Amino acid sequence: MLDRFYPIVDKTDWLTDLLPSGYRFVQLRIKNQPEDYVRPEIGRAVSFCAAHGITLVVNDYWRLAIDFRSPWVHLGQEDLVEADLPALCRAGIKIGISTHSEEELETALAAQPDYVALGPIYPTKLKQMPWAPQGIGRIAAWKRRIGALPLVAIGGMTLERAEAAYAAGADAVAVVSDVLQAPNPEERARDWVRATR
Ligand SMILES: Cc1ncc(COP(=O)(O)OP(=O)(O)O)c(N)n1
Ligand SMILES: Cc1nc(C(=O)O)sc1CCOP(=O)(O)O
Ligand SMILES: [Mg+2]
Repeated sequence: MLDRFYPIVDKTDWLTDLLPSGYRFVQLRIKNQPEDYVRPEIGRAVSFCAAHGITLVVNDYWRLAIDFRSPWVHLGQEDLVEADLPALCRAGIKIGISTHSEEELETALAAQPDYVALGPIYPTKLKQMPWAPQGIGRIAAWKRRIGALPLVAIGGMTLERAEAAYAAGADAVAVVSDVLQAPNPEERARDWVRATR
């Protein structure tokens, strides 16, 4: 179900805008919005993705993911502290977990996730983070540690940088700015789909 191209969007409307590109796996990552805004966005995203055969990952909002039956959630290390993993498991929801250090990787693996994300591979302008860029070499080290568990590379990724990430062992490349900030986001997403499928 995890696709090699893993776009991340900040509004449900992007799901429609990018649809002609043929993307198959997507994360809805809404930050700094009241629950009154987030709840209907997640509801619409779940319905839209189900209707179009797209696999949705809901970032952070694991309770809403359960309420709306999203197939996946993505949790950071802070999210993991308060998330009810048994409840997510009972709901049949798959889990992706962020990692930025070996210690975080061990914490993530203890939670038995369905993928592990490593970042930031390159500098990113999207959010401030205390970690230096990991570099492509770290992808290979993570893959050696996690084996068959899918690995997602994130942070400053572009289509031009993706090939090296896959070659180093990434199963998927997650991307925000390279698609959403492109002059034509749908065309850029289509380029990713063509290059990765
Ligand atoms: C695929 C993927 N990898 C990492 C993240 C970051 O999650 P987190 O550390 O919880 O930070 P926020 O995205 O919540 O700001 C992600 N969302 N997706
Ligand atoms: C949301 C996020 N998490 C990261 C991590 O390293 O955990 S990097 C990142 C930002 C990804 O955006 P862009 O593709 O624009 O760099
Ligand atoms: Mg989070």
